[in-house]
Amino acid sequence: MSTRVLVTYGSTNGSTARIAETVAETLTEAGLTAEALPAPSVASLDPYDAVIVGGGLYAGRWHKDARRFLRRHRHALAERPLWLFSSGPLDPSATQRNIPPVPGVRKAMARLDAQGHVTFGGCLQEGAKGWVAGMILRSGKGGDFRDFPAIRAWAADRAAELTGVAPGGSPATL
Ligand SMILES: Cc1cc2nc3c(=O)[nH]c(=O)nc-3n(C[C@H](O)[C@H](O)[C@H](O)COP(=O)(O)O)c2cc1C
Repeated sequence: MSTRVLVTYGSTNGSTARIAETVAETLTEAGLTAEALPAPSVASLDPYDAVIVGGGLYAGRWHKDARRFLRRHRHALAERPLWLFSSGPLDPSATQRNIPPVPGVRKAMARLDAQGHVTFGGCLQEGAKGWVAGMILRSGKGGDFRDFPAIRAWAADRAAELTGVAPGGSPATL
């Protein structure tokens, strides 16, 4: 049976959700069984062998749904391969360099012995919730900075780690 991966997320305006769906699609293409679900809707990790958790960044913290997910499922998470991703920067910085996790996420990674973390660019567009979002948009700092080829490449690397097969299908040489 193929490895079952949960890709779950905390997202206010849907852009982190779309990243999670892209990750799940890429894992599925690589032969894994993967689904993307909003973090509050996940009752149990029993059906999954590995977990990827993503959170939008808000004022230097992970989205509260992603933080709560890590707390609620900490025991089950500690027993499974776990990767985290953040989505936030509203500029090309995440494509140009590695952006480390915010302090809360860094601490959670240590507690849960997570395998790794990546920061992807964020997205803020017309219709986003909240007055701060409106202010950012009015000041001309919105836009879509998600790099989908980079997101797919990161997910393909996770698939390779989980299956022991290098991206592209050739057996990993270890
Ligand atoms: C009120 C507000 C605060 C934000 N704070 C941060 C931040 O601290 N760091 C960051 O990189 N991006 C920040 N962003 C950008 C968001 O992380 C980005 O829009 C992200 O894609 C949102 O994800 P979501 O659409 O899944 O909610 C902020 C956006 C808003 C509206």
